[in-house]
Amino acid sequence: MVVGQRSWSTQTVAGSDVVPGILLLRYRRHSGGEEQATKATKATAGATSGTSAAVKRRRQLERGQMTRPASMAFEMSNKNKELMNDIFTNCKLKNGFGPSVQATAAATSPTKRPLSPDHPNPALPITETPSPAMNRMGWALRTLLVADNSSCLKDRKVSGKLIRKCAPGTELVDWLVNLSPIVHTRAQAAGMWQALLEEGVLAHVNKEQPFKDKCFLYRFRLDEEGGTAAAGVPQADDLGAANEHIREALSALFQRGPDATLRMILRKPSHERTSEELELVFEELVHIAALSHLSTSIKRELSSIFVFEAHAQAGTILFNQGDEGRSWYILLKGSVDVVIHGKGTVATLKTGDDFGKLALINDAPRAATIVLKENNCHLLRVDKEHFNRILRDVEANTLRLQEHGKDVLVLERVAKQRGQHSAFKYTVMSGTPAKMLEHLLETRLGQSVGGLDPFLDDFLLTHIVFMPVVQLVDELANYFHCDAHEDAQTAEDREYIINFKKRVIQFMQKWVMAVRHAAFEEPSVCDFIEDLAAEVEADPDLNEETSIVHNVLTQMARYQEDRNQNAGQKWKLPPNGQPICLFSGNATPSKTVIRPDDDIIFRVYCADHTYCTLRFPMHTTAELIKACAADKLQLNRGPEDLVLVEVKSNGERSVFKDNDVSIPTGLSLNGRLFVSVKDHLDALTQLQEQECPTEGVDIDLEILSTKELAYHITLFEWDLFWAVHEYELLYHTFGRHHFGKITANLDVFLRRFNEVQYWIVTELVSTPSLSKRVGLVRKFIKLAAYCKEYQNLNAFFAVVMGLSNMAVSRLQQTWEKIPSKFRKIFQEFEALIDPSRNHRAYRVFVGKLQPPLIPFMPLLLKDMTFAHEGNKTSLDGLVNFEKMHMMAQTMRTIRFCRSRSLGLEPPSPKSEGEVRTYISSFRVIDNQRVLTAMSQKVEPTRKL
Ligand SMILES: Nc1ncnc2c1ncn2[C@@H]1O[C@@H]2COP(=O)(O)O[C@H]2[C@H]1O
Repeated sequence: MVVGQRSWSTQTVAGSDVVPGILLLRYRRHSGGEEQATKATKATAGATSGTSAAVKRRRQLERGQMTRPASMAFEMSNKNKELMNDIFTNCKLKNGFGPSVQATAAATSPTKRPLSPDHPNPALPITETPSPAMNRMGWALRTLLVADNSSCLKDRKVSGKLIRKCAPGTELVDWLVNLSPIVHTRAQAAGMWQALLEEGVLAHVNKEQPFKDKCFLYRFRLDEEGGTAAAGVPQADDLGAANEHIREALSALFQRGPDATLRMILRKPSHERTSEELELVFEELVHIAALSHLSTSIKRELSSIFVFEAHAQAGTILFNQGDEGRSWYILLKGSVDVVIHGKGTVATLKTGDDFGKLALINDAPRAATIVLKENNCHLLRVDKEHFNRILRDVEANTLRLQEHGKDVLVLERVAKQRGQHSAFKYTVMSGTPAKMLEHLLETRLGQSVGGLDPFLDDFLLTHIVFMPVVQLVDELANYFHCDAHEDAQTAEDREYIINFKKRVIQFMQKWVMAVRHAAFEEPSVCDFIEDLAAEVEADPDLNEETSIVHNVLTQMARYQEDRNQNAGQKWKLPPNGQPICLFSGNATPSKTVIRPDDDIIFRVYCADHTYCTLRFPMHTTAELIKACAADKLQLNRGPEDLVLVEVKSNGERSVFKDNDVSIPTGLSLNGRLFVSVKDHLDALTQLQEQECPTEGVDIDLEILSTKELAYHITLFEWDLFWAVHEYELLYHTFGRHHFGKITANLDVFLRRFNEVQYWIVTELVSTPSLSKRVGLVRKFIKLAAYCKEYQNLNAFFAVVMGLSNMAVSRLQQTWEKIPSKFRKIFQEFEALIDPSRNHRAYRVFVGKLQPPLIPFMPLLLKDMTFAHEGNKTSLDGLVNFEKMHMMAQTMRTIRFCRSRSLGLEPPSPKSEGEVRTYISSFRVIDNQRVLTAMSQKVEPTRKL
């Protein structure tokens, strides 16, 4: 047997040792690999002979040399059995019985259509040899016919050639109707003769016609040239035995007639099927479960294009994994094994099951090899062109793939993007991590034209939720070394293996493309890439892949270089609420990413407001910080009695879990970190300084150009946004403890949003002069307009939300003095940030923008939380991939926003230096109570 054969012909595995033959390709990752690999190697010889046997069989089939019967389970409904009678009666009336010339012409013309799976010839048998029952029945009928003095079985001359013991169909029908009272109609008798014909007991003299109640000539196989039992008149004993057998077994033949006729119709080309025949097929399709979801009109269309296929031998391979998909199948009788490289048989499909539509709908290679498990399997087949025309877009919504009786992959029909030749395809809804990876490698790589396959992209962005990096790399390594246990490989095996290796390399390339440097953070990934590169170098068959691997290696080297250069960066969380900054004093982060092993310096207070200063890597857990702080502050309590807690400027407390990471960056603007005895949590009070403005540059805002402010705010925030990795959204959503990975860059970006928002409020409520406040409100509305123009929607939201803050919106005297033109603009801005209908106004607006842009990050986080909390991660033991898809969509938004670099036209510089310093650290009060009190102070509530 040849694994990975790319031809349409069916192959047979020699003997019953089917599975080892299929398991020729075995992957290291599966247990017992070595033992299996040995078996596989042993099976190779048998498999090869199986192929030649299959080829031989196919040639025989094509030459029409194969004969003989098998049993049939495509039981026809009673209603159809009656219908069948009518059809034959009608046919007879319409066609009449032609002159014997008709028989002569037909008998002498050459065979028109050879037998092949594409064109099964209804005049030929469907079994290699007749079943013993049909053989005996044939013998009995022939014995009686030969003994009959007025027998229709005669030697006849057709076109000068003598044909021994043949009879016209009409006379055979007459004889059978007269023979037994159970045969009432000519149609029944014709069906019985067809049942004998399809097992090769009877044949048309030229093997051109199925059995017809017409003048075509038929004869028994025993009388064909070379037949041995043809001679002589039957003895009395034989006659007795034949009569006895007929009495006992004729009703069995009678039962088979209608099904044989139906199969005969299904083996005819569409255009030869009469409307009565199509009606008959349609009536049968109604009983097939795999078609139950289809409409009547589609079933009618299918009646004319279904093709019947019969396969005599168990072990025949219908198609191979990796082959191009050409047909869809329904199993009418028998069973097939679904075999996957490296896994062996993963499922057995039975009568009524269907298979093979996955490759057709997704235009992907076959996901599994299909091997007949039994002799004499019967299938209905729909070829790709018809499938695409009739079924592709109306296929069942859900497709479930099982392995060992359990669902492993659930696919659902979804609309494709416009412009593609069909409107639908199957997409993954849920699956086991390993099966989803296999599905990706087998069917989604190696053929993609253009961009990233959406399923692959979703997988790459979210796999850390269900398949940790270490496990993914392990699986990839096993796939890449799938030939590790192979001794003997045929050219086709080798081709398959090489293609598979190429797909692993492509996967690696797309992985790096999708998640960039995050792919290199795990040392096992770097080791794997280095191994891969070495193997690709050494394998001439992978020559074309070297450039891809070099590219990945270059990116990895760049990442490592950058990491080494910036190793041991130190960050500082200033005690006075200023933004987190590099300890070097460089206030502008300028595209500096915060890394897990960077240090951060911060304070931890205790209940009496004494504090210690700590320096820890970003990824340090709350537990360790708690223990160290307790030690430094001499709390003398065990870790189980203590908690690490944030006290916000309004006194609110929020306790960290022991395994939370990114603690200092996760604090709110004016929040402080405390270590406290658990039972004394309620006694914690905020520091007085938390209610005061944070330290910032004191400058008269009026003198700064608004456009310049907006410009530098945008540049500053672009750098912060740039440093946020898509993964941080996942880490944030699942909680600081879930992955043990830091969210520091996202934390800093979110702090900035709050900083801008509270800066607006703080500035306004701390400006006592009404005219100055009016000037400031106008300036901030203009600032929002510039931020919007620069597509910095994060700052736009922050400014507008600041202006809408209760402490600002209540400044009636101020707002009254704002020109109506400004008020109108502000109303429009408020409408844009209106959260109703899930922020519809903003979503519509942002949907029309082109990158680069800075999105309103809190909304993206809300979407992530919504997807997370509204959907389980695991459904019936399978990964809920729909949830992963929802999350990946949001993560992709970030990628889209940054897909072009920021190239804003700088405004004419007026006070660039001052603006840059000013915007990097605002003076902020984030306590709403304090802000409202200040607002009251500058504009006391008017008494009515
Ligand atoms: N666990 C399975 N994995 C892959 N294919 C399967 C599985 N179970 C059934 N199949 C069927 O096997 C078919 C192989 O060809 P297709 O990929 O076209 O469609 C596949 C499915 O219809």
